[in-house]
Amino acid sequence: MEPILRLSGVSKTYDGGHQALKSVDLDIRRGEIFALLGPNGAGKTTMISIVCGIVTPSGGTISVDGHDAIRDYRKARRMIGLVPQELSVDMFETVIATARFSRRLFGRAPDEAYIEQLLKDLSLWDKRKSKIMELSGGMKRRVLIAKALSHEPDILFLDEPTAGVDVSLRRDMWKLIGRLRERGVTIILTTHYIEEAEEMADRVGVIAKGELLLVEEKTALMAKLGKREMDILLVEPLNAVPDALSEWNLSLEDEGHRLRYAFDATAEHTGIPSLLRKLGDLGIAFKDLETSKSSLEDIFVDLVSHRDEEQAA
Ligand SMILES: Nc1ncnc2c1ncn2[C@@H]1O[C@H](COP(=O)(O)OP(=O)(O)OP(=O)(O)O)[C@@H](O)[C@H]1O
Repeated sequence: MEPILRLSGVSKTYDGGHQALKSVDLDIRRGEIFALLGPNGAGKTTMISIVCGIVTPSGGTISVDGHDAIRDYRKARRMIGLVPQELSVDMFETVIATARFSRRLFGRAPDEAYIEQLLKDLSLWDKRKSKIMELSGGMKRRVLIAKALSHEPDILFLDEPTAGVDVSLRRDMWKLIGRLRERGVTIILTTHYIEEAEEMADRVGVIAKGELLLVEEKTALMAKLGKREMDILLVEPLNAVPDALSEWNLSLEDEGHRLRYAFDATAEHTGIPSLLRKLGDLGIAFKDLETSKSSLEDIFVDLVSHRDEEQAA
């Protein structure tokens, strides 16, 4: 199936010379939930803003269901709903007027039944006549979602949907996103939280310093995340892994000084205690143990330390 959204070689250098995106290629599948994960300043918002026509790319092309996002801006934009990080509503307007107005902006005929259902789905119906400035922060977030969905988009972008919201709103958001997906809406969300990606996404992309480092099925990613290695530093080197240890996934490293055990950290039984007991039974002495993280975790650690550096600067 044709991807609903295709980015080819998309780059962005802001005035002043900062390169926020470096030739990003990405296909988004119809109907999927895609989580874009990355630290502050990675380029997530820039990428979304380019697709939504808010920021002009320095290079590359974006195709929204076959419509070029620049040449065919109106058609492309009409297919997209955007829930931005920052509040972007008229504070003096009422909830229902905001939703109606936004629908008209995209050239859709009025549909009161749709707007009513939308506000009910977002638990905003009782507040429909309230001015936005009178609402709590969580309610304002819901209004942003109502606004983004008012013109029945096929693709919904959520930029950090749950940053700074309480647990119950976060759960509600996740449920709502699940329902939208059941209706066939393609969802792309950005997040700092790996748990959020884990909970919701079909696929995950990791972005750092303007580069898309990887794109993977969530299940494959989680399997990788669960993989760990433990090195057992032996007192005396071994020539080969003893047959008596064949039930563990072991290899010898460092000229026989290290026995490396690869295991699944998410499994109920890692096999570590029994392995260590068995080594004792066989009289194989060890002086230390070292565990190492999988490569994806390394990427995350890298990302986070980069963010820390930025924050420290
Ligand atoms: N209008 C702009 N002019 C100049 N530089 C900008 C502009 N907007 C963003 N940047 C820079 O581009 C980089 C990417 O920013 P962007 O907002 O896309 O990151 P992000 O991944 O969305 O981060 P966050 O999680 O903090 O929202 C940052 O270094 C930022 O300072």
